[in-house]
Amino acid sequence: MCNNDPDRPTPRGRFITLEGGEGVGKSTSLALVVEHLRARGHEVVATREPGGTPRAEAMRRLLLDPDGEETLDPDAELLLVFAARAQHLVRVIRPALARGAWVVCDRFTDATYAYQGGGRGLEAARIAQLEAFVQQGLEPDLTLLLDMPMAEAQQRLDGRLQGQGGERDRFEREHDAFFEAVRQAYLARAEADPGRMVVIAAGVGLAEVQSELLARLDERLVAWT
Ligand SMILES: Nc1ncnc2c1ncn2[C@@H]1O[C@H](COP(=O)(O)OP(=O)(O)O)[C@@H](O)[C@H]1O
Ligand SMILES: Cc1cn([C@H]2C[C@H](O)[C@@H](COP(=O)(O)OP(=O)(O)O)O2)c(=O)[nH]c1=O
Repeated sequence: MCNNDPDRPTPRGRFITLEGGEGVGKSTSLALVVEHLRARGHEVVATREPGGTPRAEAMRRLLLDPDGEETLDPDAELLLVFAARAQHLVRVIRPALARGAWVVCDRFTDATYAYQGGGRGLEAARIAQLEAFVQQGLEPDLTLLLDMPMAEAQQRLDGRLQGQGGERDRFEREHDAFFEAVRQAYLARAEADPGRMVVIAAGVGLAEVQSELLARLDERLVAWT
């Protein structure tokens, strides 16, 4: 079969997402996953949500800016998350997958079910409507969910914020019950979709998390060849 054979399926890279609550180690893990895939010769696009394009990053700033005198309405928050996602999909994710690149994304729609669904209490059915409208059936091939008790993740986050001298963003200012609801919503999604979502215990040392992460990733890489 030659490259311009009309029967040849369009090349499609793989779409991998990392999920979990605040401070569980997603950014640290993303770097490892990207390096692992690049070492195997794949073109990898590393990106994040909300954000990933200049316009979507502007929407991210609107979402993360702490509420001043005007609180962001939960419905507006949900629509903004999907507006940023629509832009990201069209400008970055779909073109990359179409040319055969792999996309590794720090958070995607599972975060919407966890934060806007679990955390804010919005109905999953409404989120599903927007998901269908914006994604047109596209979903991650693999989602690595980093899971750990929220109190411990908060300690890591405190350490990171001190290091950066940073302020807490609008989500990081939420209360414990919000984060617990986020965690439970993530776990429920993983339970409902075990073929796509893999839960990694993230409350252990970095070396242990990373070896588990790579072992689970390698299982998929073998299955996909
Ligand atoms: N397994 C781990 N054990 C201890 N500290 C960790 C571990 N993984 C990440 N960290 C540290 O915890 C903080 C939050 O990690 P980060 O990757 O930024 O999390 P996230 O992107 O999920 O918010 C960082 O300071 C990071 O160095
Ligand atoms: C993608 C996404 C993120 N978010 C929130 C979760 C995070 O608090 C915030 C920014 O994500 P992120 O920078 O990944 O958080 P952190 O590195 O602190 O763990 O956006 C939603 O509420 N809904 C979504 O759909």
